[in-house]
Amino acid sequence: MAAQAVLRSSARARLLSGAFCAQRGGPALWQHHQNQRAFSNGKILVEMDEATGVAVMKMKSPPVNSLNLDFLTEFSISLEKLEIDRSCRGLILTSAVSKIFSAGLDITEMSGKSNEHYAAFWRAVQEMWLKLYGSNMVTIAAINGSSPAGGCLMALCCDYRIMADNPKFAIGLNETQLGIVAPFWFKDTMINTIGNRATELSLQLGQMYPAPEALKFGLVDKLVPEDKVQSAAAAAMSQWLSVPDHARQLTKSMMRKPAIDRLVKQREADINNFVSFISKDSIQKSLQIYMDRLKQKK
Ligand SMILES: CCCCCCCCCCC/C=C/C(=O)SCCNC(=O)CCNC(=O)[C@H](O)C(C)(C)COP(=O)(O)OP(=O)(O)OC[C@H]1O[C@@H](n2cnc3c(N)ncnc32)[C@H](O)[C@@H]1OP(=O)(O)O
Repeated sequence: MAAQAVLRSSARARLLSGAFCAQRGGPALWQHHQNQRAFSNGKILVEMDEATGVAVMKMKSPPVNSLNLDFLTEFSISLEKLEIDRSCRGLILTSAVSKIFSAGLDITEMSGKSNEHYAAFWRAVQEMWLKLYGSNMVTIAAINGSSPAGGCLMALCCDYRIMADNPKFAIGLNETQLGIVAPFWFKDTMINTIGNRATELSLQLGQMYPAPEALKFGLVDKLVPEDKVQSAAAAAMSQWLSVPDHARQLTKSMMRKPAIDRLVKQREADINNFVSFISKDSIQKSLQIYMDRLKQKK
């Protein structure tokens, strides 16, 4: 895909240079065990079944898998590593943290930091989206917990979503509830999944949907009991992998390329927009109030 080609160069350069790995105390090499291969960079664990060509990526950044700069960098590098591995055809994205898929973007990365930091953070968010939404692999989200905002975006980037059937787990793009705004490419991703009107309702209200409602709304494709999420994802994966790769990949590209191209074309402008928006005093105040509320609810 066009976007993949643009993106691959920077992440691959970092991957091959080992800069990221050295920073983490050593290269994230595959460990082999029978038909399984695995690597971990710290916040992400990847297990690959060589017999099926399916990798399971587990987010393991407690307490809530929030997407900070380190996490996003590890995520994109891990994804790139799988993308360039011709034996890997499918990816199941899930969480190793109990009851949480991902709490979305780390709010502390968007509060009280320099403009340079905001820009680097937003570039990493964009990169995660470009890589996951544009992946050539079959991607299935095994949503085993709550998944607000950026966590919901990650799930929406996948080709298919299976969620634990627990009304305590909720998913949605709740940005307006924080006093912030989902950018156009978050919105496009949701429109491509549930349509324009449902997206407008959902985004304006900053709605979080408990699992049963998320299914009705089309935000997820299937609900299964909590202990069946991984096996259901594996079963769905084998169905998806029965389709010839080239035909499925071209179809995926046809559906997603307009949205991807749109961000690729205005990447720098989007970063500048983010920085000027997030650094406003009024927005910083809203985020502070939201964080205080989160801490007070305990
Ligand atoms: C003109 C247009 C221009 C547009 C330009 C762009 C504008 C900006 C776009 C930004 C897009 C933002 C996307 C996002 O993803 S924002 C993040 C949204 N996330 C949330 O709202 C989630 C909040 N968290 C929760 O609801 C709950 O924590 C959760 C359900 C996930 C888990 O609940 P639980 O009870 O299990 O855990 P706690 O609430 O006690 O949380 C544990 C600790 O984790 C901290 N926490 C939680 N979420 C976050 C987060 N997202 N970032 C940072 N920290 C988080 C929480 O405070 C607790 O910390 P302490 O233990 O220290 O108290």
